[in-house]
Amino acid sequence: MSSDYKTLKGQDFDRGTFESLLRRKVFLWQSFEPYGAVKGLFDYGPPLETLEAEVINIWRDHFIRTEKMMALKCSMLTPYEVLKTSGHVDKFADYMCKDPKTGEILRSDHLIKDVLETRLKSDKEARGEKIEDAEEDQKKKKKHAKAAKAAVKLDDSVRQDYEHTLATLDDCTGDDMGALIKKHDIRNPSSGNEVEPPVSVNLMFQTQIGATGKEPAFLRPETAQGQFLSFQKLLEYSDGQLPFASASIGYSFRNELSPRSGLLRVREFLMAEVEHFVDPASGKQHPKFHTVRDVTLPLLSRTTQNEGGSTPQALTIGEAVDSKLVDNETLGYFLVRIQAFMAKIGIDMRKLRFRQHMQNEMAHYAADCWDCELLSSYGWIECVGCADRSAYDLSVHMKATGVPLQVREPLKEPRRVEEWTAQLDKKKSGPKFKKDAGKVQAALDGLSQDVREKLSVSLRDEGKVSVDVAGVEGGKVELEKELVSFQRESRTETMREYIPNVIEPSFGIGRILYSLMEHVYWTREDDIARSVMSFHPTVAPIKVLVVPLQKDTRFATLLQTLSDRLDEDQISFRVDQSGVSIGKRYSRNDELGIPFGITVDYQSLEDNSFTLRDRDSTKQVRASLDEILEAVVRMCKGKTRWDEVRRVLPAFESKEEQEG
Ligand SMILES: Nc1ncnc2c1ncn2[C@@H]1O[C@H](COP(=O)(O)OP(=O)(O)OP(=O)(O)O)[C@@H](O)[C@H]1O
Repeated sequence: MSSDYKTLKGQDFDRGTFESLLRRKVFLWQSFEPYGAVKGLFDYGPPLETLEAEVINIWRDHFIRTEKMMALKCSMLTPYEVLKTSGHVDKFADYMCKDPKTGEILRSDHLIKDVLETRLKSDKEARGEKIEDAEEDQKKKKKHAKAAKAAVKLDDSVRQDYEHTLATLDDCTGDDMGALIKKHDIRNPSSGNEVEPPVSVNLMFQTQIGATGKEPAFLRPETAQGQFLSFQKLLEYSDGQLPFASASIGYSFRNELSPRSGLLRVREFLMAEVEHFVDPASGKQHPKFHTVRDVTLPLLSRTTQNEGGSTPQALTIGEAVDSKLVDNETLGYFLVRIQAFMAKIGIDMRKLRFRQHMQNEMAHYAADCWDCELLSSYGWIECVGCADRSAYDLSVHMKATGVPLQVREPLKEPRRVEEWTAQLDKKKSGPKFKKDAGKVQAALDGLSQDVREKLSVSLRDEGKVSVDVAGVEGGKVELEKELVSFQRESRTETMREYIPNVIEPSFGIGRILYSLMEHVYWTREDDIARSVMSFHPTVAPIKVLVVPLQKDTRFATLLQTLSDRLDEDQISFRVDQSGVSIGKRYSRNDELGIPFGITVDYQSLEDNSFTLRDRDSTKQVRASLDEILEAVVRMCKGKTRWDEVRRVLPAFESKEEQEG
């Protein structure tokens, strides 16, 4: 879709021109180009590398420093057992369909989406409605020449069915998608062939640690597992006090089935993830929730999506949590902080929404999950996932390793508890179960209080009970009265033990950077159209363009002074001394998004004053070096804005030939 996607200034967005700017100004390119390039891998050139560093700096400040989080750096190479326990080995997969004739692999949900969207577009065309991204559409048609057909009008009921399918696609299982492919006769668009039913394919890159092959491993698909396994150290570091949060910025790897849409779906990407550990008995309240209660967010609920809607509702987070639309305060607090971060780095707030996960889309253990989605020319894209993962991860790792990933805290007052115990008679069970006796006792230990109570009644009435035991023949054992006893015992407890719940905001930095670049892009329509990247001064890769009015050796000393002062203030700058007109020099650097320009002219030689130009308005002020530098430093730190600087410093009317 580029459809109704508009630039910052409301112009039609032309992805071709935008992408050519990114290439020309070496923002990014596909990795290993001389060897033919690899899909889903990208190298960042100087502007994008620095933009990423600036965005990360703001992220660190906004989350790690302000929220007093504990930053971690964990290994990327991860042993097989860790990811087996977390569920990634069995479940971290996408569905794919194979074209049996060409061997092409297609991601099932993408295939359904592409085909139905194309049909809806064709229907629009047949009904004589305007197709906004006609150019893009033509390109697609050319590429898929075999399957391309003349515009086809759809029945109203079919159109509604397609629209509903698209709105609820995220909720589909593999079988559901198989049924949809059959029902709508969905075929490979590039060959017109029928495809095989969806099969699940794991997305992790497998490798091994050491040369023996005895230690299989994966490149991590998220940073989270390392943070969970550090829990005990973090608890110690925070003096046993909850809630606390860890944070990690690092690379993750996913062997995506069909990497596409540039930086939006890649195979190696930078993530910034927070794991906020909270006592579930606290109702997951957040100590700072009152400070954000009245902040409004655009929330697209599960109910709206189920009804086929896609318009978010503007609600305060207080209203959303009170009505239980957002499950708890901590989750709500993070949604607000995510929105504030996006505003800080210059995301267009009209192109941001929070979408609640559909029931099937959420992991079975998750209590609630919201994605922060950003609108780009590719449609709404998940850029941050914010999930309540409950106690799942700590529980499974604790069970697998026996390491207590839990909190033990003294009770204010000791309490009497009554509990059912379930105990094998060691003397009699040993000879009967031999090496399996331990497994039987472990199975009894794992029974809940309710089940123990029920079994005690069955044992009394029937003289025997049947218990599921993993790892023994038949998966069950029968226990007679003389082998097992269930007793109600009372004891005094002085400590409380619990496994914390985890709220996890997980940021994909590449997706955010790409969306940001689209959001700040627009075209200045003078005599010819010139592209501008309106990066906020806080994130702009280069902050200042220094331009001498002309090539003249008399400017050399002032240029040196200016450069030294900018270096001293740690302001990145670029000097453009090329022979072209000053206006041309400004406009070609507007494409790099340099927010400010300082001009050295003949008056500077006389009174040491300089002009300061604002990229977006092209307005200028004139003032002393000290005043100009102070204004630049403050604007780059986000402490003041151009409008305020312009109010304070004297305006300077640039001569037309300077800008022309
Ligand atoms: N292949 C990818 N390329 C770039 N960023 C990604 C990719 N996969 C995930 N991310 C980023 O990591 C964040 C957290 O990952 P998460 O596991 O929640 O994504 P996901 O639900 O698997 O994404 P999707 O459904 O789009 O594949 C996402 O919000 C996104 O910003």
